[in-house]
Amino acid sequence: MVETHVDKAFEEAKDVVINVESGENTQPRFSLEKSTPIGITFENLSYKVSVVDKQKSATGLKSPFSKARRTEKTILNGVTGAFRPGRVTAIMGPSGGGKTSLLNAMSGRITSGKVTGNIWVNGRSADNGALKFVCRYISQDDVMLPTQMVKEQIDMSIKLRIDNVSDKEVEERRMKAVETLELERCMNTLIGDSMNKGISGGEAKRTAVANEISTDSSVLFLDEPTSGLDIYTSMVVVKMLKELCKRGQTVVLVVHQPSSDMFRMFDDAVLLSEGSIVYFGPQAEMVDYFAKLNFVCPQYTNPADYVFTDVINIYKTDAVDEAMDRDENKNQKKSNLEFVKKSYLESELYQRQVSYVEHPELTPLSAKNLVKNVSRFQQFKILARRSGKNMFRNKLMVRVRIIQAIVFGLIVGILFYDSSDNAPQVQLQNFTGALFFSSMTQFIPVAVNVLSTFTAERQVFIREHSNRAYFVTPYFFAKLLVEFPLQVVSPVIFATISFFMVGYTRTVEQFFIYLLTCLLMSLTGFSMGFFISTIFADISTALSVLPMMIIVPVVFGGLLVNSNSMFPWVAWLQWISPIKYAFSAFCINQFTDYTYNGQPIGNNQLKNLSLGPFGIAANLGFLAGFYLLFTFLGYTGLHRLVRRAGSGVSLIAERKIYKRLLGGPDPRFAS
Ligand SMILES: Nc1ncnc2c1ncn2[C@@H]1O[C@H](COP(=O)(O)OP(=O)(O)OP(=O)(O)O)[C@@H](O)[C@H]1O
Repeated sequence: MVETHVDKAFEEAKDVVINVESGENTQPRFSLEKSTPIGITFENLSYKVSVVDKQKSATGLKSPFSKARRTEKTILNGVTGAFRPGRVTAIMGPSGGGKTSLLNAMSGRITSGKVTGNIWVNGRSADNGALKFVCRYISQDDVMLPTQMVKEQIDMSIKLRIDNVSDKEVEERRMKAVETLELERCMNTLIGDSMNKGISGGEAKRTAVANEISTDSSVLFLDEPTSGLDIYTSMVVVKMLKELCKRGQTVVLVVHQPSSDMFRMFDDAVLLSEGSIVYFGPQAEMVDYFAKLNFVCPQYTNPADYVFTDVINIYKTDAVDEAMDRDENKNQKKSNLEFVKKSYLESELYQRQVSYVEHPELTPLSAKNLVKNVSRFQQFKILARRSGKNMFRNKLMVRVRIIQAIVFGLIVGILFYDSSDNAPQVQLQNFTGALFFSSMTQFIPVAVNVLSTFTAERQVFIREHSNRAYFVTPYFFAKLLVEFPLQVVSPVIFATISFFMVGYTRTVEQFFIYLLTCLLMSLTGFSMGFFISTIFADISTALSVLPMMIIVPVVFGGLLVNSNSMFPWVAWLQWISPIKYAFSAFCINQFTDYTYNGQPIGNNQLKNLSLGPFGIAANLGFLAGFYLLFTFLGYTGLHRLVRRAGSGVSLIAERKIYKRLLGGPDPRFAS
């Protein structure tokens, strides 16, 4: 039955020629290579989360120390059905009904709670998120890198998916997607964000769709692709989805309040309310189905509106007593819902869904049907290029870093100007102060900078990674590589200005040791900031934790408290302070054998500071160790981020999923 539908649709599609610019029908918008029909079936799918119990104590007050009682909330209540190939299925229902949760639970994007039930792709088990290896997902809030142009965003998406794709093919694919979604006018516009306005919200939504349709995929999940779009553009998007279906693709979208024209374009409709299905079947049968349940949709009324306002929700406009009316509506709504839920489970429509589940599409899957990636090296190259562009376009951030280096260099230079020209005690005080201040300026501002920039980019990384656009390792190394020059340039500027203005002992060797210490300190600050930004969910939490992570290194940095006077049980903290190692290296570099009028005042100062047993090389070695440690922690932090977002899959698990999907059908359907 499915095959017949797909075949018919494919034949029709071959004749579809669409007006591109000239108004003449010249070219189909998408290649009409027929895709393998992919049917997704699910049985008894439930999703439950644990939430804080809202019930208060008898007094209505709650002690801040009492442990919150938790209760289980059912978000999806054992739903069963089939998303069939060559059809557009629209999931509709009231807000909070579980539409997004259904897509997320199916595609393994659930980050908390428990999903139970079975999911199959062409009869092959696709539980535990395996479906994301087959389907593309366009989420409600698709965030993109604001410094990219629409054109670059789509091109990148194509290059990350298709191996050895030629420039010509990239252009052809991009143009098809751009024309279909009518994005021509903003192709060269930056995506932008709230600070730098770029494309409009609707254009951003269409760009997100263009990203995913510019490469072939067998299954497309879209969460509210038409929200925020005007009626015309919404129709353009749905028409494009219909067109994709004609190649045999499976399209599932969540949609709010479709117009009657749009509603008629869907093949199947799923109506979800309070986590239960109240209708799942052909769109064309919905009005008759509800009419049989005595919910007769008046003529000239949009069926979707009718179901929303008169079946699932009850609105009376002729209210006399508002409060009474509200209670009455609530009770009526509850009893309606119970009635339609029960009726659906007893209906022939439900039996049809059960039958699709029992007799699924069984066409074998091939590697072509799985979401593909180019090699990791290729991903690294593409991402490094993008990060480079992003950095140069983010001029403010580059300028801030350079200006910061100049300003801090000048502050140190002016405050401690030509300190060697003073009395010995003043010299020692000034040099020590300048060196400690330098250790901090090369650490704290860098950590704060990276924290604020990466926290903004993090959402983009999570989205792209969960769409399986690339892996963590190429992203991480691309970022590291592109950021490195700036991490080198700013300490060089700072060191050059401050070293000569303060008037430290000016041998070439001492200058380079000073420079190297600044450099390692800046790199450590960068890697620590990056690590912290991978731990916390939002910038405000990260920024409130940062001072704590900074105060300890500052206090134990070697100047404020003499390590010999500390309790032994706190003294160890000095060895986890990167500032201490930088300050020690700086001081040893400056004070060893430093004399004034033949007096070895430098060595005495070193003795008084009690900086510990390590020489310059060892201190720099520890700093390099911190850099490597925080870099490694940042890398694992990225892995943790994607695991928490539900998109991280180990290589072993990935292989198992491939094997399962490309193997034979589940024994349950084998006969
Ligand atoms: N992790 C979670 N913890 C607690 N509640 C959750 C969680 N995920 C979803 N919910 C709740 O489940 C219900 C369904 O959410 P979902 O986002 O699926 O609804 P929806 O139908 O897509 O709504 P909308 O149309 O407003 O986007 C909501 O009441 C939501 O608050």
